[in-house]
Amino acid sequence: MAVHPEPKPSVVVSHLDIVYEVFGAKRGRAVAAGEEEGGLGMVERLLGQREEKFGHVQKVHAVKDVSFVANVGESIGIIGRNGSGKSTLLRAIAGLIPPTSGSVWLSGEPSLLGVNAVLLGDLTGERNIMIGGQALGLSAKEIRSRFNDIVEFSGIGDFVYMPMKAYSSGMGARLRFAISTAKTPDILMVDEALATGDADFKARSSERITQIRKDAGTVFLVSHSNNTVKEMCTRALWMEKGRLIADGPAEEVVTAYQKTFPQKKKPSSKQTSATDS
Ligand SMILES: Nc1ncnc2c1ncn2[C@@H]1O[C@H](COP(=O)(O)OP(=O)(O)OP(=O)(O)O)[C@@H](O)[C@H]1O
Repeated sequence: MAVHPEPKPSVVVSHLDIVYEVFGAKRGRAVAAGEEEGGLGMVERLLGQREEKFGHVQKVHAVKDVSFVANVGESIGIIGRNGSGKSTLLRAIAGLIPPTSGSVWLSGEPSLLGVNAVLLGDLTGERNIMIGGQALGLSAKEIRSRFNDIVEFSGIGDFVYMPMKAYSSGMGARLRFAISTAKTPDILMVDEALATGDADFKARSSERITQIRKDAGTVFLVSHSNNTVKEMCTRALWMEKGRLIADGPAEEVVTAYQKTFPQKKKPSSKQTSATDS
């Protein structure tokens, strides 16, 4: 179902490259995103046959020549294996990391919601709601009128009056999601936060993402949960070693990803994570 007959671009990413520089690295060569240390190199190092170079600047090429256009009304899942560049791409779109080369153009204000988004651990959830709401451009009165909804949505109950450092990581992530979506953002970016909630929270989040799309927003969702991307996204970007290797309808791209990297069978007990990639 096409929400907008004429696609209206909200984000344009053009030939984007992000290279991190790590100071004081032990190795002196550039590493491709997703490249694992191991095998013979590891053995050589353990045996002391490979020179360790302390103090070098090591470059990590995390995003390589990525281009795409996102439109208003789309919810876009970013999938890929560990270290493939998903979070880096998201943070670059949010303007938190400058492009090494290429460009990112946005038509609205981004709101990045990530597990690392800054809320202040020493302050209570209540204070963080006030500060976070103001950062979104809400007035004190507007925040107060939405306060109960935010707390209810996050499901943290009376913990809202405790310092956030006393929260579990899931509670913190749920509160961040609730704050970030208290006002419909132009561009919402969600980094794995939905993996931390129970089925009820996921259902509520899914509804809210649909609502943001309908209210002419664009949603980006980084997730290791293939099902979450299939359920919540209209489109998916598949990152592999820093490159965008597939871009299309979520169902198709996730199915291709699952065929390439079949899900490993996990032990049935102690299964706590929502990851299923
Ligand atoms: N601040 C940083 N400094 C240096 N290298 C970094 C930094 N952040 C990420 N990297 C490297 O960039 C590459 C891409 O990382 P990124 O976190 O974007 O991948 P990801 O796909 O989100 O991974 P994951 O699924 O494990 O969260 C990896 O090789 C990672 O080690």
